[in-house]
Amino acid sequence: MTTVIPVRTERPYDVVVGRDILLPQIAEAVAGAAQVLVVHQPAMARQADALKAELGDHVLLAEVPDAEAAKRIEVAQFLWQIMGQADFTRTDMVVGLGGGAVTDLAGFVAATWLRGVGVVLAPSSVLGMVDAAVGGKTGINTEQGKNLVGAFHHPARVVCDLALLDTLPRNELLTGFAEIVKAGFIADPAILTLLEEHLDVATDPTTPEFAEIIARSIQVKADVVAEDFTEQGLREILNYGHTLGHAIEHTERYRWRHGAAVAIGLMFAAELGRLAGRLPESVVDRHRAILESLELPTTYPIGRWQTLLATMRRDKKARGAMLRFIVLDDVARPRVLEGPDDSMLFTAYQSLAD
Ligand SMILES: NC(=O)c1ccc[n+]([C@@H]2O[C@H](COP(=O)([O-])OP(=O)(O)OC[C@H]3O[C@@H](n4cnc5c(N)ncnc54)[C@H](O)[C@@H]3O)[C@@H](O)[C@H]2O)c1
Ligand SMILES: O=C(O)C(=O)C[C@@H](O)[C@H](O)[C@H](O)COP(=O)(O)O
Ligand SMILES: [Zn+2]
Repeated sequence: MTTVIPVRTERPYDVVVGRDILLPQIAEAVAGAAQVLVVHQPAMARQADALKAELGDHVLLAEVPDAEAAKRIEVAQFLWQIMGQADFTRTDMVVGLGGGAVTDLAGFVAATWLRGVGVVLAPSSVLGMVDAAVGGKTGINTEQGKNLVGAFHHPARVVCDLALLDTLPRNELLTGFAEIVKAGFIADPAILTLLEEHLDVATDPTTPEFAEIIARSIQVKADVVAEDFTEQGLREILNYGHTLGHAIEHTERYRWRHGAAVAIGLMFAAELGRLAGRLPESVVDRHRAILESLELPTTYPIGRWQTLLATMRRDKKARGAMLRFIVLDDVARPRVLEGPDDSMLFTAYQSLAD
């Protein structure tokens, strides 16, 4: 069964979820482009070759380094060079095929080339399907931090072919669930219940429960970005768990998976919400129980605090010297916590110490 989730922004597009839909969906979405640049991860080389065989010689293939190594200015430069040498124009299109690292990179290159060409995103990881490919945030990392350079740029279509997940290692699949848990806590508690009551089927890509969880998570994101594309307010809730999560990724020199860092960040944000006075302890415990059932990390070394705090000051939600966090008052009741004092932050962090 194929599900279509419309994203109702000022430039509406569809997120299409189904099995074995990759080639026909991409062919339809890029029809009319004189040239197509397919940016793909090494793990997607076979599918990229199949796309070229299907679409023809006007398709250029560019394999990029795996994971976060792709989200670097040198890799963007490599892709801009290919586009320049091919006289890529505004009627040409980019396809991003891979995990969230590639959809962020391909989106960024499409956003910046000639100030914006069309891009179709085909995420191949759970995390890419439920979050990274949806919503038009694109970007790369810098020495100083995660996603510090980027642009907002709508994709023309997002194609989530669940058959691609057949080769995704189990640990990669589970790290994607960190963003699913985030969506559950900020907006859709039915996701949490599904995970608590049907963990095995809910994490098996061949089941209807899995398809439901993917669709629900995409719907959460689609609803938020339709209301606030450029993150003037509401969209910040999608950053739940990310202030500390991004600082951990930076501290770990991008060798950690995003979802694993976000899992720890979710525990930190939950504890902050409790300390700020409103979130019941039972909801903090619920975060821990669900994340641990998914084999995601919930603790981090105590000695790294000062480094993490310095890195968090570069978070995009910060305003001058004031740090801002997304916390919960309850399940599905997110809000901004502005300028918590250092002692509250450290107390929250101590609750993660391993
Ligand atoms: N733009 C956004 O709104 C947004 C949202 C969430 C996350 N992100 C970004 O997404 C990135 C994380 O995405 P990710 O977890 O997909 O990481 P990733 O792209 O690094 O992929 C993780 C690993 O899985 C492998 N892989 C992916 N698909 C595969 C498949 N089908 N078969 C076999 N191997 C496969 C990759 O090669 C890689 O080794 C981070 O850079 C994060 O910042 C962006
Ligand atoms: O789409 C958003 O908005 C998000 O915050 C989703 C996050 O899961 C994602 O990791 C995003 O890339 C973080 O954005 P950033 O602006 O904090 O870099
Ligand atoms: Zn994220």
